[in-house]
Amino acid sequence: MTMRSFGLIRQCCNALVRVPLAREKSPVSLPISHLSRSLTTAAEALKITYDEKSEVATMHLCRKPVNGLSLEFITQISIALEKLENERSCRGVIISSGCDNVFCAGLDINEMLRPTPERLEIFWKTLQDMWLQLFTTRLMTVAAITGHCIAGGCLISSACDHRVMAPNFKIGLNEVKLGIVAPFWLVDSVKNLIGYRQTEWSLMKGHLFSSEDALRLGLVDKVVPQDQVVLQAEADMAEWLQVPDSARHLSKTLMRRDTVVRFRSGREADLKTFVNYIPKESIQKTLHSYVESLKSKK
Ligand SMILES: CCCCCCCCCC/C=C\CC(=O)SCCNC(=O)CCNC(=O)[C@H](O)C(C)(C)COP(=O)(O)OP(=O)(O)OC[C@H]1O[C@@H](n2cnc3c(N)ncnc32)[C@H](O)[C@@H]1OP(=O)(O)O
Repeated sequence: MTMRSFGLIRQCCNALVRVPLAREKSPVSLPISHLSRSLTTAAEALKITYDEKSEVATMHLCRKPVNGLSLEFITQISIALEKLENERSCRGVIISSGCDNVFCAGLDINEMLRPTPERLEIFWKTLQDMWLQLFTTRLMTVAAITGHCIAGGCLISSACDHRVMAPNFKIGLNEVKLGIVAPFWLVDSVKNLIGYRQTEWSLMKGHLFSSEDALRLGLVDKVVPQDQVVLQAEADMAEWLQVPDSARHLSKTLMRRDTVVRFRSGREADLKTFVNYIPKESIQKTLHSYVESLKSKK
């Protein structure tokens, strides 16, 4: 197998002073006063490899301990996606995790705790952009879900085209448990997979589905033993790439158009809601208690 890492991407990912690079806006400087805590450096957090033979890249999320989506991390993901999108030979990307038993635990909650208004706004815009990139990319996208996949984690997996998950983990939108509400575009992308009622019910309860229930409902496409998830994702990718790229991408665009149109017309209002709502004292209290409960479960 011929593997090479994308030097350019690594280079970009290591230099995270100016963000975001994503479409639909110009770069802005980051207030770096509120860097969220992680056991990994920015350089280690995202590893991209490319297999020339299969024309498939792997985006390995390694922001330990749980791949919490901080501003820096989603910026890295966004830049990497853009680079891969522009790499003509690349036809697909597998998103995998380097964190034990966790695919992604969602947004890094620290981003929402006592945030500066400026950073909060950039954070949400960057997340919106990253989601749009992933949801609409020409690349075939497969999520290799080797562990829990919660809230913002489900944002990533549900934006992909195909999902392979390991058994006995949890996946879904639990935002209400944190006293917050998932944005409409994330809800739509889950609803596209599992239908209205299951989405409404799980959203209102903050219910996380087991891998097995997720398979039954269509929130994931396959459940295989944890040590086979990546291999299965690669095999499924190869099968998917037998479909001509442009026809596949046009079909995806057709199916996702309503969600994208709704997103584009609602994203400004969505941003305003987020930046107004998160700093509220009542929300801050609930978020704080949630973080405390995570720490005290040990
Ligand atoms: C109308 C109003 C509209 C308002 C608009 C609001 C919009 C809201 C945006 C909604 C979108 C997305 C929201 C989110 O994604 S919020 C995040 C939700 N995620 C979770 O609830 C997951 C929490 N984590 C867990 O359940 C567990 O950690 C785990 C993933 C099951 C793993 O368990 P584990 O036992 O293996 O590890 P654990 O010891 O719990 O965790 C290790 C350390 O990591 C910290 N941590 C875990 N998750 C997060 C996180 N999401 N952000 C930051 N930090 C996290 C945890 O506290 C441990 O830290 P420490 O070692 O104790 O210091």
